[in-house]
Amino acid sequence: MVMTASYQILTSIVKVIILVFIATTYLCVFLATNFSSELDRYSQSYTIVLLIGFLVALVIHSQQTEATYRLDFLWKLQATEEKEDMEHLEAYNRKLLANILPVHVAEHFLYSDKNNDDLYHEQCECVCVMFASIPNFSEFYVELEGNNEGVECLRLLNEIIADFDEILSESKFSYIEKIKSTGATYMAASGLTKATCDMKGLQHVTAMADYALRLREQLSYVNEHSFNNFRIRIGINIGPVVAGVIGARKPQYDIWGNAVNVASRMDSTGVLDKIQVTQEVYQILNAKGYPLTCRGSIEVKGKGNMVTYFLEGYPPQ
Ligand SMILES: Nc1ncnc2c1ncn2[C@@H]1O[C@H](COP(=O)(O)OP(=O)(O)OP(=O)(O)O)[C@@H](O)[C@H]1O
Repeated sequence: MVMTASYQILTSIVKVIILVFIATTYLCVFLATNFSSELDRYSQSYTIVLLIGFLVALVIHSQQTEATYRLDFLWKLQATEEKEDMEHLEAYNRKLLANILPVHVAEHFLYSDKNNDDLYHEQCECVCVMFASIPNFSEFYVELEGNNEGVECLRLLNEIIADFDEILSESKFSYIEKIKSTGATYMAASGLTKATCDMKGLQHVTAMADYALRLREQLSYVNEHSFNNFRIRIGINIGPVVAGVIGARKPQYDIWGNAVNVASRMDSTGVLDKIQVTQEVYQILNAKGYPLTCRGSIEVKGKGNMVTYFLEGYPPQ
């Protein structure tokens, strides 16, 4: 009877049935064997009361044990569900952060000391920076009732920028990190981490050149399908930059330095449908077989005269 009561797998109703069966059998055997014996009525009654008391105690105990096990099981189930929810939330937060910040920066914030409010910054020695703008987008953008107060124009800009983002997900452009898009200007940089800064083969520079050429092709494709005449102007430069995250509530990863300013100038002083690069970029791309033409010397605000080049296409296969 004790074994039955302590056996955990059985439900209490089965236990009660078995216990009652054992007790009844025992009583029957006991009464049958002692019916004609000398044992007095008092001793018989005493044994029956003792057995019934023992039976009741075991039934109560087994019911309590079952209730505890059921509660324990529910708590475990709840804990597992809460753990799974937490894991999903953590994965979602990680994905969200990886969309806002580059992966290596997001990891820094996820795994570093949570109370560390220090400015996150790093010095990057050889970063290729690109600015690509669509200067005539402002002519296209008009707020009229017919185009939902300009929303349709923004929808098209969003599609163009999303296409540019999509191209970056190709493995050959893994060296490149999107920095931001402001209005109709798209900014990207390559070589921001040890893994993406190829100092030997300078693949982060060639990847940026290929990306700039792809953006130009993509915009012609958009023009063809949307019957528009958007024109792109691209500037590329290379040099040391400081990368960092500014802000606590809406953190923004950005890069600063003279190399960034000059890259922006390569765009702003550039020519429509052309990719203007500095002498440093020219030397690397020229050695890799890319066709480039010299634009000549141009006046660049804050930098004086600079000789610049136009990237004309892909290197011959
Ligand atoms: N992190 C950045 N993001 C976007 N643009 C940048 C960044 N860093 C520099 N620039 C742009 O590079 C350009 C050149 O910067 P620079 O500091 O040489 O000139 P500036 O006199 O401050 O700018 P401007 O003459 O355009 O008012 C500026 O237009 C600036 O907006």
